[in-house]
Amino acid sequence: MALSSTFCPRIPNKFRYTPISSFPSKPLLSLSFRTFASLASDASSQADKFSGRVGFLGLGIMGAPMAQNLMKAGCDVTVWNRTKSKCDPLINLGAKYQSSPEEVAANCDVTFAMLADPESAIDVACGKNGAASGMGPGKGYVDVSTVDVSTSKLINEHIKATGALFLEAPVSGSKKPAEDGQLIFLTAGDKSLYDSVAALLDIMGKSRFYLGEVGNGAAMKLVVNMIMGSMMASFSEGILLSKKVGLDPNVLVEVVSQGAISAPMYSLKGPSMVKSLYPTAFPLKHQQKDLRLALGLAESVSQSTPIAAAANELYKVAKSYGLSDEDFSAVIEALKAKSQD
Ligand SMILES: NC(=O)C1=CN([C@@H]2O[C@H](COP(=O)(O)OP(=O)(O)OC[C@H]3O[C@@H](n4cnc5c(N)ncnc54)[C@H](OP(=O)(O)O)[C@@H]3O)[C@@H](O)[C@H]2O)C=CC1
Ligand SMILES: O=CCCC(=O)O
Repeated sequence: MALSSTFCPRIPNKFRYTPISSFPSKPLLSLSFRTFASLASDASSQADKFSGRVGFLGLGIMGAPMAQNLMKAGCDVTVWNRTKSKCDPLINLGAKYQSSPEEVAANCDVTFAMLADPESAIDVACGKNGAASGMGPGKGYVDVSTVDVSTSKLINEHIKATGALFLEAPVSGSKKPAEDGQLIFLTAGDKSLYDSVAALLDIMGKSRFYLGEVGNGAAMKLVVNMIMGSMMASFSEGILLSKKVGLDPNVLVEVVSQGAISAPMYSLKGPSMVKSLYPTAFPLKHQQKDLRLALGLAESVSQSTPIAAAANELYKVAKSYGLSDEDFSAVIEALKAKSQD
């Protein structure tokens, strides 16, 4: 089946899971999607949906809710995850399962991948029994993992060599936006695949950017997360400094939230950081990975990034304290430990 060939009807109630068997394939329809923002948190508001078979590889913090939102919207979803038990909740909701990325890709029209890092993204796409082995003309591969430019280009080459199409589409937005279908997609690659999967992106996200050639999506994502990592490190310093000089850090968080440097991240994470609580939405190890990759990107064009480099060191210290799987806001612990030296 050609990628852009089919769409399924709107489902009447977003809270009711609709068995995939009730959404048979339909003949070719022309694409007529909204061009940018979507109301994807309300699956029932979607006018058009892709009804080809959708594969999803990688069901971690982000992948699981993204795949679930596709299912809620009535898509025919096949899942795979390295640790099989993470597939079970989706299988219980009606997802199909295949035992390798290759088999998922072979059985689906478009396959999404949401993997930890460059190594896992390459392995799952290009390794033994990887997705590329199951790809071919008429299929598409959409990698939504956060990776560096060269990784994305490598995966693109492997996928394109099979005759399939490739789109990189890393996301801005964390666990809650993933659950709410409010992600921001930073896409680049085959425009025809972008057009074909636009309805799927709109189920999982609130907006999407098409940035041209492969690598631009990865680069945009790394720049955004480089800024975010530095912001969080700086915020951590502020919280600790305010405390040390006798201020109430909760008041600092409130003051920041009302001024020009206000950011949702500060209001969201600040109160728990003050309590030394770091419920994981974005694992610290992934933030450090993104800073590392962003520094590599900067070096590749001789751009000076001293703030990001300093922030990266702090996340490395936090990792060495065993905080890799905590939320990235736990970076504040590295500063606490430092100040106690
Ligand atoms: N969490 C967030 O807020 C956001 C994360 N991201 C990015 O999205 C990606 C996923 O993040 P997130 O869901 O939080 O991460 P998780 O750590 O929760 O999930 C990582 C996924 O990658 C899989 N994986 C790891 N190593 C391998 C491997 N060697 N082979 C096969 N699969 C592997 C894991 O499988 P298993 O279950 O077996 O370990 C799991 O499915 C990362 O690139 C991250 O930077 C982007 C935006 C926001
Ligand atoms: O890569 C993670 C991004 C987290 C976010 O955008 O809130």
